[in-house]
Amino acid sequence: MRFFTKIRPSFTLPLFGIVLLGEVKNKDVRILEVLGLCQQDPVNFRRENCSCRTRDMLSPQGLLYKQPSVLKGRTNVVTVTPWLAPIVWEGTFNPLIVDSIYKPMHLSIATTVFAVGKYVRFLRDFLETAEKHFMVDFKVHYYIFTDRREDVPAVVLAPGRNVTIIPVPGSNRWQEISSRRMEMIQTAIENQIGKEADYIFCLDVDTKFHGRWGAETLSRLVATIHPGYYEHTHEHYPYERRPASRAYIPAGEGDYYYGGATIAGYVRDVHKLTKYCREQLEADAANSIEAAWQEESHLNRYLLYNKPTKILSPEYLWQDFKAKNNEVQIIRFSQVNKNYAEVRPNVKKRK
Ligand SMILES: CC(=O)N[C@H]1[C@@H](OP(=O)(O)OP(=O)(O)OC[C@H]2O[C@@H](n3ccc(=O)[nH]c3=O)[C@H](O)[C@@H]2O)O[C@H](CO)[C@H](O)[C@@H]1O
Ligand SMILES: [Mn+2]
Repeated sequence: MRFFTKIRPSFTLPLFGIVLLGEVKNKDVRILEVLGLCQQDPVNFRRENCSCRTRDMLSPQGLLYKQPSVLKGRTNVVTVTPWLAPIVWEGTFNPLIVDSIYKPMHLSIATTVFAVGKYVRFLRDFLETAEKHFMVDFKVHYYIFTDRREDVPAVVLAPGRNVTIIPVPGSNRWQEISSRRMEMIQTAIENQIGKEADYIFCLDVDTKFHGRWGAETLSRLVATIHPGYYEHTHEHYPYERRPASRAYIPAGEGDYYYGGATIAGYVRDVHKLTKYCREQLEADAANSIEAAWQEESHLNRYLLYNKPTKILSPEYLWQDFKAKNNEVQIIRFSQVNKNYAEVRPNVKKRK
């Protein structure tokens, strides 16, 4: 059955019959490929069967915890999307149960973070606070993409956690640095991460963790609601509105506005997403157009038509300048206040 998972979803139905009749042999897959009926995935993902393994939600016998209620729960926020994906808020999950299910899986978690140019200054706080709060007790491999290797701080990591530095070129446009993350993450997945990790998180570096960010955030395709727009309706979202851009979203359509600062999921699904965004960014560039919020605009279009399987509430993506409110009971991860003119290569200082 191994090859079943390597076949494009659109072709799984006709193949299902064959699979039921017996195991698809290597030769059969090649014949189907020649016939144009299926295509082997170009990336050699480390754990083809990760999705099968993680679907077994095994909970240990004898674990005692507060009984979940059918009637009482969060009432001042929505905790599920209309396509039945959970929206993760404090009070919607029990960390004890979540940890007891996911920790024994020995998952390997890749985490990408870009620190190009002056943004290298944010790395120390990012890493030090991640070690306190982010996927604690999990195997985490940080991939730091930077053009300033010598300025990467030495931070003590917990056992089982490590860092790889990936050299990348600098740029004199912050928009380009932010957007090119898509291409670089896609390539890193193909070269290395795909063989090493089960899940991947792609995070902004100008951030700090303040509270638990754990296995409750694991799912096939995970997006985070942008803290600036969660109280607004979609006509006020900063979607790309010019039909000339590949990121175009017509008026009247929309779910949530997702932040570009946190994308996560199975390595395979994040690979698909980054490849899509990279291709759309390149198509726009060829037409001399740049979407309103660069890769974030393409991400929002992708997620409108490829619904995420789990959504993180703004607890998982806050901004330090915003006051805490009733809905957000805990801030877990927040963008620090930054002096744009000081850290971005192409923002003029005010006179
Ligand atoms: C909260 C949130 O969702 N933030 C998004 C938002 O603005 P932000 O203001 O958060 O963008 P930003 O300046 O933090 O840039 C995004 C990321 O690119 C990297 N970087 C950027 C500039 C630079 O000179 N060096 C460098 O390393 C760094 O990892 C940074 O965290 O819109 C951007 C659109 O392009 C991205 O989608 C950001 O993720
Ligand atoms: Mn940022």
